[in-house]
Amino acid sequence: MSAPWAAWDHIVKIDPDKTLVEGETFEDVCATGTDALEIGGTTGMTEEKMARVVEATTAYDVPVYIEPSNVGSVVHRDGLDGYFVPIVLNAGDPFWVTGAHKEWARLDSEIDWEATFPEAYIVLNPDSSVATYTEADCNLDVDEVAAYAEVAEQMLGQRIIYIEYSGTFGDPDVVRAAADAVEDAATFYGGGVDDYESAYEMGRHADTVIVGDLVHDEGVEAVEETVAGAKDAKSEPIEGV
Ligand SMILES: CC(C)=CCC/C(C)=C/CC/C(C)=C/CC/C(C)=C/COP(=O)(O)OP(=O)(O)O
Ligand SMILES: O=P(O)(O)OC[C@@H](O)CO
Ligand SMILES: [Mg+2]
Repeated sequence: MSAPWAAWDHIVKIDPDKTLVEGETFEDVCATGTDALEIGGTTGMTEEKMARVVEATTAYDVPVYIEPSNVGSVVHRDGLDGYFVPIVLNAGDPFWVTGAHKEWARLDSEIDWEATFPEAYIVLNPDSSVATYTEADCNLDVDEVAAYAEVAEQMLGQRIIYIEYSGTFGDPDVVRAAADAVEDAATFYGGGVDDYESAYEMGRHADTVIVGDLVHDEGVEAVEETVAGAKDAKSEPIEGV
């Protein structure tokens, strides 16, 4: 069976600690044409906030996955499609590579492993909360990022490589290098995608483009543009391939 994300060009990441634009609903977010929702954020996460967004989004016809940033933000609910759990390859503290995961397996007796998928994160914006939180070494050359991606797939068996520039638009050459370094693993890109062009540009290199802050700051019309950009990037042939 193919992976759930095999045909996803675009994901909206909803931060339960942030609000939607006034007058917009989760139904509107689900109607943008995005392929899936990931629910998660680094700071201010609680089980209660997570549960509220999960319950509000699972009613619609878009897959909904939790992306936990700590053990306490995982909730189990009917209608939820699953869990994308980060493993931060370049974290400064091994807690964010395997420690939190060990604690989760110890404390949560309801983990649905069939619906749980790790994401091998490479965190690259030193000014993001996620970089601070995980003490990530963001000072990496393009070939180091590519090597992390290769090791993640070939040695750690990871099926998703997540190039994370949360809050800022990243270097497309880095994303391309990571994508080129893997054989079958999917490349996710997130960070600063806020219009058709930025989604198109990263969508040329990454398999899936993730849009976070935009849904909270600008709203669903802006998100729709990024859906169009990410999808058009896939529908046009890439020169030389
Ligand atoms: C094992 C379990 C259940 C949890 C731990 C999972 C790990 C290792 C989390 C590390 C942090 C991480 C990669 C979180 C994913 C979500 C994410 C990157 C959100 C975006 O963060 P920012 O945009 O930096 O933060 P804010 O928007 O909250 O400021
Ligand atoms: O909020 P932005 O900058 O869109 O980043 C998306 C996502 O990669 C964050 O984890
Ligand atoms: Mg953010």
